Amino acid sequence: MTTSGPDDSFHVFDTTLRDGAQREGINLTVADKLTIARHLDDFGVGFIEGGWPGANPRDTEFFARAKNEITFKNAQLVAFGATRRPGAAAENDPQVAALLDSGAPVVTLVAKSHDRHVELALRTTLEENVAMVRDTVSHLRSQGRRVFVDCEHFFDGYRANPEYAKSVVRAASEAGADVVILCDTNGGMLPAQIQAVVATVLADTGARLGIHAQDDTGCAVANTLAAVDAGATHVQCTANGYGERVGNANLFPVVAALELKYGKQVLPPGALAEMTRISHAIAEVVNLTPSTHQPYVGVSAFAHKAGLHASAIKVDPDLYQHIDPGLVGNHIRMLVSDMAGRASIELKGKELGVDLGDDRELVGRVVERVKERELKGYTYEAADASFELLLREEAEGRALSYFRTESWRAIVEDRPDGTHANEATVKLWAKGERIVATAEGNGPVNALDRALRVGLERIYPQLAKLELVDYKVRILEGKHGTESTTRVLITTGDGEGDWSTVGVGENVIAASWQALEDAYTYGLLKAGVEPAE
Ligand SMILES: CC(=O)SCCNC(=O)CCNC(=O)[C@H](O)C(C)(C)COP(=O)(O)OP(=O)(O)OC[C@H]1O[C@@H](n2cnc3c(N)ncnc32)[C@H](O)[C@@H]1OP(=O)(O)O
Ligand SMILES: CC(=O)C(=O)O
Repeated sequence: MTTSGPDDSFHVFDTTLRDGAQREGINLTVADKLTIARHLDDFGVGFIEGGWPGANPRDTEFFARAKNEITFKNAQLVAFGATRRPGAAAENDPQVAALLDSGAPVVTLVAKSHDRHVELALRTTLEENVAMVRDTVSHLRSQGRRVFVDCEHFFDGYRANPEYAKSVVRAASEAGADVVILCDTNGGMLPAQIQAVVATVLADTGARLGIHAQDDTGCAVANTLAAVDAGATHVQCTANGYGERVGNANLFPVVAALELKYGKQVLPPGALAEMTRISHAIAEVVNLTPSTHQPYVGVSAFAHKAGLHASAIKVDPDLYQHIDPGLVGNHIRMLVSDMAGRASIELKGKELGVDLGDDRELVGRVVERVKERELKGYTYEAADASFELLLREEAEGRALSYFRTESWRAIVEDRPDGTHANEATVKLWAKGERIVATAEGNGPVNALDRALRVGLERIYPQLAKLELVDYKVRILEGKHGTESTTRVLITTGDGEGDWSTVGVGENVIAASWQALEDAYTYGLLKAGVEPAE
């Protein structure tokens, strides 16, 4: 393993704000772009490609504002644009002028390197395309800019006409481009192909090479690392793999691999431990739910479900983890389900702070109860709070009880004008008092939730902070001729955290009531209230 500092010998180049923004469903404002640029700079990437100045007013404004509003600690800002138009001088090309006007110290030029693209898309000669690359790089260099050249469709072009593809790389490098990036623009390549081509082009041209891999075969990260194996020293990636079509090489697994598997220091010290936070923060800004199964940073990246895994993890977490999750700012989670064994329950108990001692019989009882209830449709991996209540009930020998339900009723009234009125009545016992409360709601479950709250809030004022955050219903298929059942998952929050509870019943209202009872019980437990019953 080698160790080198985050210096110019290896570039982590981020193109979230340019190629990432080309993903369907992402529509960034200038303010969003500035926020993402700050996150990427905090993370410590060396280059942030901000967009294509001159192509649209938003990108032009981004460069104007970034210059004044961000003091970059680690990154240099990069403007992206095309080579000059065929038959025109680079110094007279308005889009080349816009690159200079952006004030960015670095420019990435996209250039054609596939003969077919030159003839069909650019509609010019192969010689003129090479001249376009050479002239534009020389002009930008003469204006004091550092230049990188993205050779679009390089790998397809190399397959069709390797000598021409290499002549474009040579032209760019000889004209003063610091790095020539070989792009798998259509994303169709596989790692072995990338590795072979990068090694040959490096040997034949002597140019400094980079890699830009689209993810159309699901190999963009592997292709990026294969290029590094072959000698590329500049990787272009996007946060969370956002990008045109299915996306680009994901920045996070690429830098994690470089730092943790290759032993290359490509980020400032300590930055890798911020990776999970930065990944999620950028997902928030682009308004996409973070992928739970993303390598390294997903909430499931270190979540263990199988009983056998848990039993080994109890001895040493490394037995079922490729790295310590703390290295990337993530953490281990134990999941409880019908695949759990004793070890899963013991580890989950520890995670929840419930002392199970060395009571094998108690742990065995919990395993049995979880399996039996999961068979009926409960799911505890998605309902930590319901599981904790079950665990405490077994550990303490009685259910935690703040209130007791005598009965509940929900009524939906269909009115002649087509509207519906929803009303619920709950009859409860709490601290020796019988409570009858009625409330209306925008649906029967909402009415029940309100009635429960109206009834209990006087006795437990802590409930005022609680809020229903999410509600999910799933109809579970009946097995062997039995009726289907309904499962409800409710997420509740108190402003400081969220918890999930589950209910299963013959109908959606009965299942919801169970999940609500657990939600309020857990809320009171979390608020430190002593059980009353
Ligand atoms: C692989 C990639 O992802 S590269 C990044 C692609 N990103 C984008 O396209 C987003 C921003 N793009 C835009 O806003 C617009 O496409 C613009 C402003 C760049 C150009 O818009 P327009 O001039 O209206 O033309 P259009 O979008 O149809 O692009 C085609 C033109 O670009 C030229 N072109 C295509 N590739 C290149 C290249 N590498 N170098 C120079 N010119 C090129 C074509 O020859 C064509 O020129 P023509 O109009 O003279 O026939
Ligand atoms: C430059 C670029 O985005 C590509 O070739 O895919």
